[in-house]
Amino acid sequence: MTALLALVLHPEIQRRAQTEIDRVVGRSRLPAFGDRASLPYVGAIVRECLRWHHAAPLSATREVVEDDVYDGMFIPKGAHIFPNLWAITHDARIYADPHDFNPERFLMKDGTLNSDESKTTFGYGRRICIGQHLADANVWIIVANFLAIYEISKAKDVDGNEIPIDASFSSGFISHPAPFKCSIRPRDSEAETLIQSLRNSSA
Ligand code: HEM
Repeated sequence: MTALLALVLHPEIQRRAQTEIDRVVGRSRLPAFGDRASLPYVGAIVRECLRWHHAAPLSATREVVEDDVYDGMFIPKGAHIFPNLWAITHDARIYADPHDFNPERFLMKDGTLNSDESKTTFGYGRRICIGQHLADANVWIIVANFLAIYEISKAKDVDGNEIPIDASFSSGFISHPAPFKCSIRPRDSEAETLIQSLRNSSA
């Protein structure tokens, strides 16, 4: 949902990713995991989605096992600590203009991916998310396949005016974008042909 929200707000990012997919994958099949290394811009979009908005912004609580002092603050044994993952990936010293959705921050000058794999979103230490690889692969394949065949844009009202999107998120332990109206259509006739052939082959 976060990826769809980011893409509808940034049509230019959609176009650039689609150009990359068309060049690497072509128009007669969907992207597969074997294409992942050759699609750095799509990879950068996925990393930026995981950075820009966390599904679990405050991670999972830890209980302090002994009295401790951190940065001048006394933390008593038994206190519950929330690791603020959201603050880490919105630190402007590390991510310039952190509230902007900008996949470029994960790319080197030559267009390849940098070493920041955006893993903070999965927590850290011994209790890091056990599903991180499954989650990362799922988000990648969904975003890559979606971009290959669909275009997402703002929905229009009965007068043909675009319906604005209020990019807000639910609060709580798990967070996701608030519902928003959008239009999802096949990109063009080639995309329609591919969708049809996929339908026929699965029938
Ligand atoms: C984008 C999707 C996901 C995000 C952002 C996410 C994030 C997190 C975070 C922040 C934690 C707490 C880590 C910590 O305490 O340091 C966590 C724990 C966990 N996650 Fe995920 N997760 C995702 C998907 C999944 C999936 C797909 C699975 C299972 C297939 C999964 C299973 C778990 C489990 C079992 C834990 C508890 C691990 C433990 O306490 O030892 N997660 N996740």
